[in-house]
Amino acid sequence: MIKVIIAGFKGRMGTAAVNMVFEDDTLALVAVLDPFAQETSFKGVPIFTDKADLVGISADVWIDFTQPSVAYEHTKFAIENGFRPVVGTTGFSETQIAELLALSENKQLGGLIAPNFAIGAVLLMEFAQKAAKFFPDVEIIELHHDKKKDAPSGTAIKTAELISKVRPAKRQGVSDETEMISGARGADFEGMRLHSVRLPGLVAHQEVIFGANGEGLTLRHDSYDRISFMSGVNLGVKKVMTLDKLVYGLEHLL
Ligand SMILES: NC(=O)C1=CN([C@@H]2O[C@H](COP(=O)(O)OP(=O)(O)OC[C@H]3O[C@@H](n4cnc5c(N)ncnc54)[C@H](O)[C@@H]3O)[C@@H](O)[C@H]2O)C=CC1
Ligand SMILES: O=C(O)C1=N[C@H](C(=O)O)C[C@H](O)C1
Repeated sequence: MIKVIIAGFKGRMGTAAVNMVFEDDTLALVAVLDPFAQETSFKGVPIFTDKADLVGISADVWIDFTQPSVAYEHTKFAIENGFRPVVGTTGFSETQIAELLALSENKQLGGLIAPNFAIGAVLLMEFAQKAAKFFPDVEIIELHHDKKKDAPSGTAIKTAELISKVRPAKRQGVSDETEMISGARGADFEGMRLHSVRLPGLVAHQEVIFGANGEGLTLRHDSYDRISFMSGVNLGVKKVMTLDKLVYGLEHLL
């Protein structure tokens, strides 16, 4: 039995993760964390409002779907206390990921930070990296629900990082381009442009648009429901038990 803590259990993703854990007989939910919780227990599971009170609890895995401002501190805390992190929360810098990887290696503890747990999104990123070898002109458009706190999305950043491994830095558009309204051309990642759309009704969607002489290629992934992320989270929880360091991206476990 794998004993699991869920941080952010009352949120949109936390709620889906709780259901996923309850539906799997090989997983046991032993604690949940949310600083804003008023109750002391949830479906028979103790609720914690301060992560410090989780020190010493017998648990194997720390699932985190909280918010970007605490993602790094939570992951560090989990590793330091022997809980294998399975983190979907976005907002890590490259430096933070490198630090957490080193810490996990030092502790010889498995873990996963995955900007997107949907298999289709992982495939989209892989296909985008492959296409970028042939189509260096590319723009990324991510579209999300209007409660999302961070922009661009973790998935868009990871996609740009993967593309930049095969695409030399290149500024797109004309050199004397002028933004008539600031931000019109989106965020700049090594000359690639990332655009963020926020609308009610959306869940999580991304297009990667490539252009070349006389042709175009558009890759698109849609998460219509948060259930789309749960098979990836379930896989992550089981695989981190066999790892001795943190990995960044679900693709490393597929
Ligand atoms: N990797 C992936 O596949 C996915 C990642 N996400 C990411 O997961 C994160 C959460 O997304 P949602 O569930 O939509 O947000 P949400 O706002 O619905 O839920 C976040 C929850 O975390 C709680 N929280 C805030 N600070 C906390 C703390 N210090 N300790 C414990 N709980 C805390 C909040 O009270 C809230 O209930 C975001 O960063 C989002 O980008 C979302 C969907 C998929
Ligand atoms: O906030 C969300 O909803 C999502 N966040 C992740 C991201 O920032 O990429 C994953 C997915 O896009 C949903």
